[in-house]
Amino acid sequence: MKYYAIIVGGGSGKRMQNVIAKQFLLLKNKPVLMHTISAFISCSFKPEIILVLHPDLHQYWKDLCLKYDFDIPYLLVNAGEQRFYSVRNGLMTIKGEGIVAVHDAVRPLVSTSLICRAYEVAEEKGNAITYIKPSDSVRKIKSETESKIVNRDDLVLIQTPQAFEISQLRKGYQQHYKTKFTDDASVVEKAGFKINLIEGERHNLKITYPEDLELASFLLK
Ligand SMILES: Nc1ccn([C@@H]2O[C@H](COP(=O)(O)OP(=O)(O)OP(=O)(O)O)[C@@H](O)[C@H]2O)c(=O)n1
Ligand SMILES: C[C@](O)(CO)[C@H](O)COP(=O)(O)O
Repeated sequence: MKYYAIIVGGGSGKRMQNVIAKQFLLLKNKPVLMHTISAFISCSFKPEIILVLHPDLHQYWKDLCLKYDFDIPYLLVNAGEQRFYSVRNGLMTIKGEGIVAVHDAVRPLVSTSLICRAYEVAEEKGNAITYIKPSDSVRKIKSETESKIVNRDDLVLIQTPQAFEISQLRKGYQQHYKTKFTDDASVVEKAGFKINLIEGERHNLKITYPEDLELASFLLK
């Protein structure tokens, strides 16, 4: 069986409000993206890394690799306008069958054991989508002045990695883009596949806002 990891780092990080995209910012003296790739490389499944970055930043990344002595092999692919197109571009480089995990470049604290578990479960059940339970109360906004409590026991928060049999992910990404496709599970589900949830990790945070980077540096062992 062949294993792949599509690491999507083609976003511009608007919510982070930094001139440098968040995947390249330093976390404990090393770019965020290097922590993320290293977690996959440590996994015993030895996935081939497909790294998706904006074409204007390919050289910038290669220079960072030289500067930080980062010599892990990867295939570099052009990002698209939305995350959907970035994943699709990565997927199009895979020719055969196997298991592929899709992961956000900006989730550098993912553990190697969670990555391995996602590959294992996807191989057994077709896909494995990581989640955590919400710890805050949740309300649905009805109008500008009205909101209603929602039973949080009915909800989960979805993370990456999300691992799939490659044939499932291919079927999903043959569809046209829809704005509600905010992750890969939503794409694969729309193509008719049952989604199989596995427990993720609270520390597997997605660096989105400036405070998240500070928090990540506290959490990084
Ligand atoms: N066109 C895009 C948009 C996003 N991503 C990647 O998808 C992951 C999750 O996206 P998000 O956290 O929203 O990143 P940004 O789009 O960079 O952030 P923002 O929405 O604040 O601009 C990130 O690793 C991001 O680089 C991507 O590969 N291609
Ligand atoms: C894929 C994802 O990280 C799962 O939680 C999330 O949907 C990405 O959302 P974003 O708005 O692109 O950050």
